[in-house]
Amino acid sequence: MADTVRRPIMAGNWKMNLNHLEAIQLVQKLAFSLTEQQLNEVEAVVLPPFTDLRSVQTLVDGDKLAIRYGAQDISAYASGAYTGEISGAMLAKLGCTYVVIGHSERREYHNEDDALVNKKVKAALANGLTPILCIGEGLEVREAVGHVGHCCSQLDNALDGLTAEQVQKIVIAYEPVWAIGTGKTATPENAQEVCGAVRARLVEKYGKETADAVRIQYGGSVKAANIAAIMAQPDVDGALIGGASLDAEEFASICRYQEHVAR
Ligand SMILES: O=C(CO)COP(=O)(O)O
Repeated sequence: MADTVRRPIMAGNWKMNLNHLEAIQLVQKLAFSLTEQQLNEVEAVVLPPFTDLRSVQTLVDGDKLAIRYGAQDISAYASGAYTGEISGAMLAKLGCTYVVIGHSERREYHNEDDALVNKKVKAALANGLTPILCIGEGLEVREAVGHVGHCCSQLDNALDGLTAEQVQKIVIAYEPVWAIGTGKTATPENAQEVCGAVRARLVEKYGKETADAVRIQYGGSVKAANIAAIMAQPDVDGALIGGASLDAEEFASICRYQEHVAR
């Protein structure tokens, strides 16, 4: 275990689910289910669709909730004629702390490549937002045992041109594509193998101090029943949760992972 104490981060990626009224309900339930102390120990983050962000901001600010929130994507551009895009400045103005960048669904369905992901990471940092940078291999790469190389290459490309100081602020999410929404969770050892390799790569490129500060999440079919074993891995500092984050009780239970027995 590193010398640095990294605060665990559980982030719920709602994907294209829940309208702004449902968003309010879920965040209220979440706030009700987690004590102040639990929210001190673990950073709980919700990542709703863009259209929910204003409602979430109003609720979090109004009730002074210790829940952070962010967006699922960001434009690589600052402003201008980019129909349908949402800028980093707009997200910052809505009080977002985080933004997911390079999710495999965006890479697959919106043809986002590493170069675009790199631009988006820079756009986020320029606006004071923390990127949750997603990397992960598909089934073919995994079966050919190319997963570590694939993920490290995605990481190198996404962080191209950044300083160690900037890298320190980023959260990295390892999400093997074959484990997303499939019910096939990677084993804790699978998760540790890649998260450990990512940290080793960060040590190599930016030094130990930076690498020790970076939080690395695992994502892919995470639920209350498997979170404890995943969190028991030395290089896993949290989870990026899809389906299970749509249920406030389940997500709260994931945030309370310390109360579960690893199995
Ligand atoms: O893609 C994910 C989170 O970003 C994982 O989704 P599931 O938890 O539904 O597998």
